[in-house]
Amino acid sequence: MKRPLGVILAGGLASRMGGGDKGLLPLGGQTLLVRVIDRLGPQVDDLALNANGDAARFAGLGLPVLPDSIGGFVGPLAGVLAGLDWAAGQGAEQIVTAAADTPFLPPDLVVRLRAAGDGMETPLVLAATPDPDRGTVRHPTFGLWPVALRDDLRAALTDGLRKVVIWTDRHGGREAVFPADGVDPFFNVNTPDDLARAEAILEGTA
Ligand SMILES: Nc1nc2c(ncn2[C@@H]2O[C@H](COP(=O)(O)OP(=O)(O)OP(=O)(O)O)[C@@H](O)[C@H]2O)c(=O)[nH]1
Repeated sequence: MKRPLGVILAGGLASRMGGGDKGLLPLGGQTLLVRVIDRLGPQVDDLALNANGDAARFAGLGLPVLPDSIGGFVGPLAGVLAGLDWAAGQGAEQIVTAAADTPFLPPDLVVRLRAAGDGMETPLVLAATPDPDRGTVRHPTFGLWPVALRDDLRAALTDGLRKVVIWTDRHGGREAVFPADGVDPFFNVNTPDDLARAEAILEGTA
């Protein structure tokens, strides 16, 4: 089977960062988005960016920019849907998503997500990490999503569903558990303090 397509989720409001595009913030001489592209790009057959507003601000990246088709900033599922619609137009069966604000995402993201979905008719898998209290914690912006479920997702969003895990549980979604040793590969930059912490991680001083 072909590798999935990749979709980077950057469609949010970045309100904790004061607005704008978190992905365009510099970290160690590169933007967050370029770091995510460099990690996810080699794992997929083609890559697109889910973002809203004027696409021209991302022109330098050379990626298709997919706006949400369901407006009102309803959350990352709207970005997943935009990615699935794009993938359907490419004749693809699956996408893998990653958030634009996660510069340390796993280099084996796609391999592990696909392994966890082995044997499922329409593989649907979220990344997770071990958690001392809850067993595991899921990371809803990192997933393997089947194009076959896009109309179901559209209907669910139209019905008002917003929470990722409610929808994935509804379809028997699985978890791919990633090791928690070392740097958290799902560390995401939400605030200026997070950005400073990411700098410290890069410099080895965290
Ligand atoms: N397409 C799309 N993506 C979203 C939306 N809201 C959040 N996201 C994405 O989902 C991921 C996690 O988002 P959050 O941390 O909840 O939101 P954020 O915009 O990054 O930041 P805050 O506004 O500070 O919560 C990020 O990759 C966001 O770009 C949305 O309405 N549409």
